Amino acid sequence: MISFVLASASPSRLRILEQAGVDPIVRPSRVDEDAVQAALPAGTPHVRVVEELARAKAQDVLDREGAQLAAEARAAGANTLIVVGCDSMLLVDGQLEGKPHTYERAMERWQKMRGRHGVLLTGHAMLVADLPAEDPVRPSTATNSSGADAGVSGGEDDDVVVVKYSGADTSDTTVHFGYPSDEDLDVYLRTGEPLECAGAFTIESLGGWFIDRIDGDPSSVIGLSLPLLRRLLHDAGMHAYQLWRPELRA
Ligand SMILES: Nc1nc2c(ncn2[C@H]2C[C@H](O)[C@@H](COP(=O)(O)OP(=O)(O)OP(=O)(O)O)O2)c(=O)[nH]1
Repeated sequence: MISFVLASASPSRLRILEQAGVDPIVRPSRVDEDAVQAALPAGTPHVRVVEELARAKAQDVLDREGAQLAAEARAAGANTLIVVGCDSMLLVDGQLEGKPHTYERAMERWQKMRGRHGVLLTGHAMLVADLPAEDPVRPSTATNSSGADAGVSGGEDDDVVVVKYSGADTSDTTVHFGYPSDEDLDVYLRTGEPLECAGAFTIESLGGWFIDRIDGDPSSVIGLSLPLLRRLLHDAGMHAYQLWRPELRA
């Protein structure tokens, strides 16, 4: 049985999973994204930037809450703990854009990008730990998909969580922006809907009026790519249905 943790405060990431049959344990990360990005070497490829941010989020939750999550998972009868972190940014004109936060910044971005296209990058990181029924044995030299030591999280020996698999990947979706009128744009941005969204847009709800088309999977634009997560699960020897609610797997 799997205990699945979404290391995110994003309501849209949670909604994607819930609509796809998964009720994750939600544990927002406390990562300083600007600090993580600033610490990356100059010239780090854009896909690596969002992947490192996603990895930092998943690792932060596992480091801070792994022992508690493992204890709760064991109590629920789970023998595997999965923690997933994500990070989305829009690549446009060679620049990675996060959330605009303000009407003014969102308007400035839309004035530049309407009628054009950008690439929405969503980095994903998945950490998997085995939960032995008894107290965990001493840390093993678990390895990840690249063969490196996958690392160990936790404090005292008796609450060590051994990561047996660490995988990451990034989805890229080309978003073709429509040309909303100044009036439409003003009213849309004043609703506040896109201000906390990477790239200052949403592809569903009100934003759906202003996105002409996308080349890629819609879930990755909204914040978490289900097909990419399926591939990471498969790489770790698991299947998507194993995350689904019990009544869906009856
Ligand atoms: N509903 C919706 N949300 C979108 C769309 N595009 C991007 N977003 C949201 C998903 C994320 O919540 C946000 C991207 O920002 P981040 O990747 O930094 O995640 P956020 O800080 O929201 O949460 P997290 O870091 O995971 O706790 O933008 C969209 O088309 N629709």
